Amino acid sequence: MTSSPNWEELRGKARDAMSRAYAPYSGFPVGSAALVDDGRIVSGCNVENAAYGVALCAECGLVSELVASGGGRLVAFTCCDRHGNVLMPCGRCRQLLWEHGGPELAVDTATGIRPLAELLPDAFGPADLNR
Ligand SMILES: O=c1ccn([C@H]2C[C@H](O)[C@@H](CO)O2)c(=O)[nH]1
Repeated sequence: MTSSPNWEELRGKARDAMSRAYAPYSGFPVGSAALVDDGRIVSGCNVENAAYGVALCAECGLVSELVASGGGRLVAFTCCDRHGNVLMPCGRCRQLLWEHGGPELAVDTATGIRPLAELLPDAFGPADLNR
């Protein structure tokens, strides 16, 4: 079953996650939330580390929850900053999202809802491993 996204609900879940972020080094808490194709909502927050490079982005936590709670495909995604404003996922996280959402994943951006294919053109993905 594919549910149509309730963007306000998703943004609220991302803000909830952001409020629990562990970001003492950057002071830049991030939250993310996504709708799964079975109707579940998964979310994540960034988790930093004294070894700065080890920081986990909010999207890493989201993808971990997706897989640990049964998998499925991401169909709609949003990410927010400390003010609750929409934030673009970083490049590495676009790649994480590609694996579990693909080109049609609907991404919340300041310029509207856009397919992930627009944000990560000519992406490398699972199919490339079989060429
Ligand atoms: O898409 C992004 C971009 C940044 N961050 C986090 C990483 C770091 O903890 C902080 C500042 O870069 O924001 C995320 O969680 N997701």
